[in-house]
Amino acid sequence: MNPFAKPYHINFSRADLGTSPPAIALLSGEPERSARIARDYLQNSRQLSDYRGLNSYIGYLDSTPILVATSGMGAPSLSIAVNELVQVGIEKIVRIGTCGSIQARVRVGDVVISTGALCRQGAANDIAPVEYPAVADPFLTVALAGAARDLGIEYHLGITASVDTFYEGQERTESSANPHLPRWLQGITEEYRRLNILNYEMEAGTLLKMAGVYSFTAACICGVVARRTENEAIEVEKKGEAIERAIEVALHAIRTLSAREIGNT
Ligand SMILES: O=P(O)(O)O[C@H]1O[C@H](CO)[C@@H](O)[C@H]1O
Ligand SMILES: O=c1cc[nH]c(=O)[nH]1
Repeated sequence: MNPFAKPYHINFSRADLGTSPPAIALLSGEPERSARIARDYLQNSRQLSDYRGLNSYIGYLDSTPILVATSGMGAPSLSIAVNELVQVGIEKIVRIGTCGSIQARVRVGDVVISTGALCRQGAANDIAPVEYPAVADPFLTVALAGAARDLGIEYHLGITASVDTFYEGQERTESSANPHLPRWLQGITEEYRRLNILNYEMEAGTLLKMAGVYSFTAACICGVVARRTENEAIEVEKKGEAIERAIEVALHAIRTLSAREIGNT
């Protein structure tokens, strides 16, 4: 690919990443989270672009170049951002997200590290058959779990349910404008709970399927901001801490990987 070509949505080129370009990207749904990671956790960071809220930054974790990018909410938007990140040379993606717990033992403020995802996402079906597994990279995932352990942060390793909607798809009716849930979604949270699924979010499944198809590596860590075994609410006052933990775990994990493992050799 022409190193000066700027994929339309991320709006920066491989050449914009300099002479030692990052191989790893931290990907958040929320643009403010991306800005914060770049500003508060990386050194010498600078903004690369800010088109349609898909803001991106480059910075350094010690001497490792890191890209920070935004997926937006949901799989269609994520699929665009991820496709274009791969076009500019990204080889590893760690999603740093938020989620709702569907197991009583997974509490608000904890982090969930996805080993794989139940992928109930339309966008993913354009990329691979529905049966195609959505699995996280084992090495990145073990690095995340080890980092959480090192930092003494409560973490849970297991399967995530990635769905297309925050309200109907996650069985929210009381906080939704739509009180009518299709019959096939009624009781879905309890069914997933019994299947030992840990959490709900909206991007990991498609990211992990894309990783398999495109041959990059990916993992996902989410801070828990809702406890769906109790109610539908986002615990906004605890969100900052949950996200901070997820970011700290992700950065510590990257520190434990060698330059060869990250791809910067
Ligand atoms: O906090 P982010 O990364 O956006 O992740 C979660 O939050 C959004 C819903 O509030 C969805 O994108 C969901 O996956
Ligand atoms: O409950 C939640 C919280 C964050 N993100 C989701 O998709 N669901």
